[in-house]
Amino acid sequence: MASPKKRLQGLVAATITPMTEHGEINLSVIGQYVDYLVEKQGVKNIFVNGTTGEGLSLNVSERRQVAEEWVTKGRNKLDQVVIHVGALSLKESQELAKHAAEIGADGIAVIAPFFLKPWNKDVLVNFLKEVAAAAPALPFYYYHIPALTGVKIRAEELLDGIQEKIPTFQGLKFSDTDLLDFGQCVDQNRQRQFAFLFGVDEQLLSALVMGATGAVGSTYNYLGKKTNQMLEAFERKDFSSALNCQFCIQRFINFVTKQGFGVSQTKAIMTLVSGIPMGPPRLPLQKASREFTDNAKAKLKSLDFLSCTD
Ligand SMILES: CC(=O)N[C@H](C=O)[C@@H](O)[C@H](O)[C@H](O)CO
Ligand SMILES: CC(=O)C(=O)O
Repeated sequence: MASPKKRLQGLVAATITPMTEHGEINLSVIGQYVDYLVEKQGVKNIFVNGTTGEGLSLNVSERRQVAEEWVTKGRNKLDQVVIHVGALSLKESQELAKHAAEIGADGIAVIAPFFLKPWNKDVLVNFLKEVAAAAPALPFYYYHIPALTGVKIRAEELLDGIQEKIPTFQGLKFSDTDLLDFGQCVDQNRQRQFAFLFGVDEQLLSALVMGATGAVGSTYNYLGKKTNQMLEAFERKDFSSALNCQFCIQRFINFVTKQGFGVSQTKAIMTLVSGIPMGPPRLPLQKASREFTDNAKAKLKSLDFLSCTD
């Protein structure tokens, strides 16, 4: 069984893929981006080419280049770099898994194929197993995001017996609000050293209570510092401070959600907060409006979320 240096824990930023104004990937700012995450946000793990990274909107060559740049620039700075290698084509997914191993990534993650879909657990596990086998030395994470994939097989069911099928299985990124499912994933796998990574940033505190060992999310790019304060408060059992942090984060996410919040808006916010140009998203996404960016900026200011860079 592959074993990571140590269990993936704490915050994991789902990285944005920086792009030029013409919509090409922009590798040139990734070095700065690593330093920003580590130094300004206290975030030392990343999840590359996922939802936030528009991984499914990039071609295989772009995905390889982006992954390689993050691994190279993160060396000796980041704790772990997990590459999302999910794709509709099993072949592409295997190629990306093998590539992730070759460049020295710390793990791979895969979403369920979402056009021609697996309709039951066994088929999904077979697909994941074929991808995992292309990188037999890398920890493997299943990325559960039913609202986007349309594959609603419960994570608890998927985890039952998974290590017998996928020896490198190391954990789960759970991007859903079903805390019964999440809690049962933790409860039924207490004997195993799995990472239970929660992916709904505005509800992380509830998931910590349920046994989350870490979190992967888009907002840790720019709210990492605040979220780390929450994790620390939770650790020392100061639940009222932890709740204050969560409410503060919720006020921001609630505010932007009402105006339409997704990857495009994340790119705009991160550009604003970090000063690193993230560029526009790629079609079918559209650039966030000027009005959104102005509103988000005012809100970040009023919540004092800009203080770490100002
Ligand atoms: C659908 C989506 O992109 N979810 C992200 C990660 O899974 C989250 O980090 C959200 O962006 C965040 O929770 C804000 O809603
Ligand atoms: C949020 C997340 O995990 C992703 O962008 O894939």
